[in-house]
Amino acid sequence: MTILDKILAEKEKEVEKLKKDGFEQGSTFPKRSLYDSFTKSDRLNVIAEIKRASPSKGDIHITVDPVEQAKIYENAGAGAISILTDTPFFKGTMEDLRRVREVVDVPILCKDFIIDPIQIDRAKANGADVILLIAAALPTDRLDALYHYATSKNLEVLLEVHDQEELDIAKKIGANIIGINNRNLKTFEVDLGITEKLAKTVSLENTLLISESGFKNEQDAARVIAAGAKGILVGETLMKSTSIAQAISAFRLPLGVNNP
Ligand SMILES: O=P(O)(O)OC[C@@H](O)[C@@H](O)c1c[nH]c2ccccc12
Repeated sequence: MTILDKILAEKEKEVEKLKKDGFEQGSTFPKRSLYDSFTKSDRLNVIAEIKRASPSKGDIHITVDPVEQAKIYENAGAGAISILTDTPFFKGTMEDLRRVREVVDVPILCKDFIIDPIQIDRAKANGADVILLIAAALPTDRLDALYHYATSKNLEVLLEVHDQEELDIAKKIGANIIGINNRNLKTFEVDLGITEKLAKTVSLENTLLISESGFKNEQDAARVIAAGAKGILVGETLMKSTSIAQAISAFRLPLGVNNP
């Protein structure tokens, strides 16, 4: 059993409970578009992640105040904030997301393992602008249904892929924001070469390409800009940084001529 299998088994239980207990209906939130703001930018944009812990790294920054961290990210130039809302494996909460949505103006990504529409409803009720869907976690028909459910609710979807087969599925579904995860969720191996390889087959005129995981410095950022990415998703490096402003501005390189 891989860690992804374990997480998904846990999510089945969470969804059952959610269906039984329900969730609090939040207010309606004005739309913030990740797609629009990232495609208009002439610099690499950073989705800065609040990540207390992970199955691959254990505790990363367990005492973080998500509200303060999010404000620091935004002031440092982050173009969006990602909140891990999974509790058993990443020690995040939906409350983190709700609180952060109130204190920043950039789009908020709900980072979780979504397998059921009720999780999408809950994310929206708590203020998410974008949800994550992971191709490796779902059969194609389910992925397609959840994708269209989310967009019908006026949410954007970051559709995450890790190999060519998943990327082809994402394209078929019509995803306009594709995340290439450099980390294999089954083995935890991280390789920026995954973005370089897969990006070659993405038509970048109508797709916003985000490269996810493993970013440490501006050399890493330069590599994926050359591959066509307009955004990167960064967790651990920022959670551990003692100079977040410097770290984010180092990533925000001009996109340049190779990146349309
Ligand atoms: O901490 P990193 O290596 O900067 O990675 C961030 C982000 O890409 C990673 O948290 C992530 C990417 N896809 C996911 C899916 C589920 C949970 C977590 C993730």
